[in-house]
Amino acid sequence: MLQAKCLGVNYGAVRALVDVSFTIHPGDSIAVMGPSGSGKTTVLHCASGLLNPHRGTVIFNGVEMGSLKDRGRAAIRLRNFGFIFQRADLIAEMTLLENIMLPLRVLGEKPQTCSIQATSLARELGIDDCMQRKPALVSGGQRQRAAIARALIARPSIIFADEPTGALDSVNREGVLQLISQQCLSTGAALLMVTHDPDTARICQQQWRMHDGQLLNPPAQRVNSKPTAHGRFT
Ligand SMILES: Nc1ncnc2c1ncn2[C@@H]1O[C@H](COP(=O)(O)OP(=O)(O)OP(=O)(O)O)[C@@H](O)[C@H]1O
Repeated sequence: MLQAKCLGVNYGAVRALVDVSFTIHPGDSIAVMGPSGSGKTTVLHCASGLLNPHRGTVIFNGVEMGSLKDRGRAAIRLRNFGFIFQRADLIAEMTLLENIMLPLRVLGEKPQTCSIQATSLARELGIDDCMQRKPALVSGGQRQRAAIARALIARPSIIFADEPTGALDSVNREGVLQLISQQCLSTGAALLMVTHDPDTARICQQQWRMHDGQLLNPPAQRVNSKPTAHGRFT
C-alpha cells in the first residue's frame, strides 16, 4: 500500500534521515521508536506526504507522492490518511461535533450525513455527551478522543500518530490506546505511530527502531504477528 525507498532528509549539516526504506501493508500496526532526534517524526512526515524527502521516493497505491504538487499530496492525505498528534489540535472556534465532521465536510458530504456519522463515532469513543462543547471546555482525554474521531471519520487507510498519548495521564493513555487499536482493527486501517514509550509501542505488531536517522531493524527482517481477541496486538 505504501512503500518508502531510500529516503534521505538533511537539515543543513544534520542528516535527519539516511537511506530509510520500508513498506506499510493494509492492517499493519507499527511503532517507530528511538532516542530524541533520531528521525522518528521526520519518517512520519515523509511517509504521510507532509514533507518531501530530499532523496528517495514514497509510493502510495502506485502513485509517487514526490511527483505530485502540494495540492495533489493534500488530496491524497485528505482521502486516505488520518492524523493524530500529541496535542489534539482541534479548531478552537468549532464544537467537537464540527471538528469531527470537518474532513467529511471538506470531502463534500452533506451536513446531515456528516453529523450522523460523527455522532455515531463519538458514541463509540465515549464523548457523545460533550459534542456541542468547544475544545477549551472539555478534558484533555475528551479532546484527544475527538481528535481520534476526526482522524477516523473519513475511514483512512493509514493512521499517522505522533506521540498520540504524550499529553495524557496514565488512565486516559490506556483508554485512548485501546480506542486507536480497536478502531484500526475494525476498519482495517494501518497505523504508523511515533512513540518514546515502550508500553505505548506494545499495542503495535511491529516495533521499528531509529538511531541517527537510520532504521535499525529493516522491515524485511521482521516477523509479523496477529492481533489478539482483546483488540491488542502481540
Ligand atoms: N525543521 C527542522 N530544522 C532543522 N533541523 C530539524 C528540523 N526538524 C528536525 N530537525 C532535526 O532533524 C533530526 C531528526 O528530527 P526528528 O524530529 O525527526 O527526531 P525525533 O526522533 O522525532 O525527535 P523527538 O523524539 O525529540 O521528537 C534532529 O536532529 C532534529 O534536530
